[in-house]
Amino acid sequence: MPDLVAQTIRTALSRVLDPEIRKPITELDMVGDVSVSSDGLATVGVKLTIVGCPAADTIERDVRDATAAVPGVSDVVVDVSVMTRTERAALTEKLRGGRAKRGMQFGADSLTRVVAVTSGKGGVGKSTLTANLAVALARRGLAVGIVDADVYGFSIPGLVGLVDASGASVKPTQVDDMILPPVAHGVKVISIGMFVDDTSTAVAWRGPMLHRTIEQFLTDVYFGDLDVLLLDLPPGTGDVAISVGQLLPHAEVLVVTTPQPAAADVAERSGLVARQTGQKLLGVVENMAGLAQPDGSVLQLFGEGGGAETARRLSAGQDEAVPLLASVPLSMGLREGGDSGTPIVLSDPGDPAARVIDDLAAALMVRPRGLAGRKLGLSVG
Ligand SMILES: Nc1ncnc2c1ncn2[C@@H]1O[C@H](COP(=O)(O)OP(=O)(O)OP(=O)(O)O)[C@@H](O)[C@H]1O
Repeated sequence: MPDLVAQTIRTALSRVLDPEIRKPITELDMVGDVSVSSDGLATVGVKLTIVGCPAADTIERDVRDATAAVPGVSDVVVDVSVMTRTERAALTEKLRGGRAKRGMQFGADSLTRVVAVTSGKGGVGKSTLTANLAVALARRGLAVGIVDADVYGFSIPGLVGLVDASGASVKPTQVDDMILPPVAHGVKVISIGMFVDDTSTAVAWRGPMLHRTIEQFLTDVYFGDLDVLLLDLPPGTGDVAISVGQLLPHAEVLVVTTPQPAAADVAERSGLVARQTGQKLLGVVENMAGLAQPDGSVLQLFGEGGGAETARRLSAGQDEAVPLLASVPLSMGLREGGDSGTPIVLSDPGDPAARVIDDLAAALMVRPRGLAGRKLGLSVG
């Protein structure tokens, strides 16, 4: 009988997920011995990946709850230990799925859709849109990750609440040479801000250092099977945009701009750099568009037409037009959600800006994952 209960406990534990890796702890070989005494005392061995694992409390609680719910269990002891070096090495190898050590996760054969979000200049709301779009996609059931490669303003951790009381980014857990990205609102996030203490450090990095950092994000960070990876690029046409073009030539690009027609020039340039590196322009997103007033009028604080103008310019001479995919209105709630770390698509999905972003997420989901429509890099000899 106790054996049967122990077996049922193992089955119950297969529903407990590691909060960082987002896989069942049984699959991760984190469950050790499970025994049940004749009077129903269950002792469950749990092996954490590393000492001081930040997810330890959550895992222990979930294991306790799952075990206690099994019929025949009267009390639970969770016996927590840490994996041996060999067990950890086996785990990282398993997570890499046989992929060569330090291999690129999002190469041409990957099923993950990679969308880089770029803008001509700073402050147009690129990071705010990236964070909200990611959360909107996750809410629709997709597995989503963000790489925040914006050296000049790595604001993604703050926008999704991955900061401590002092405003510093949460640090990712490292298991040997594998980095586990912190998860916020169902999205796996990695940011330059998690590796440097202040902005000035990263801004001073030269091209090769930036390239190596982004390469490391794409190789050593365990994202698992993602449907969509969003990249928040720095504004403009600098080294990071070129590195992303080289590392992820199959990435698709969203260009964010404001309604100000004068901004179309710089927005167009950032799109052209992406195209030169072989990336496909998915479309333009206009942000900070007209704000509806209580009297029914619309306040066009930043003018009108910048998004359409950018799309028109980027379409010139192309077989396929670059569409204006969305026009996100100015929204106090969108800004406040960014300040508080709870994106507005979660906290107030009815807000007009949230609705436009969610519609954009729905439009992007038409081809969430797969190789369809992708150049396969085959050559006919
Ligand atoms: N639609 C909007 N309505 C109101 N405020 C907005 C909107 N979009 C963005 N903001 C606010 O504008 C500011 C700049 O946004 P954000 O940091 O996302 O821009 P960015 O383009 O990523 O800038 P950078 O690349 O320079 O970091 C933030 O305070 C943000 O809350």
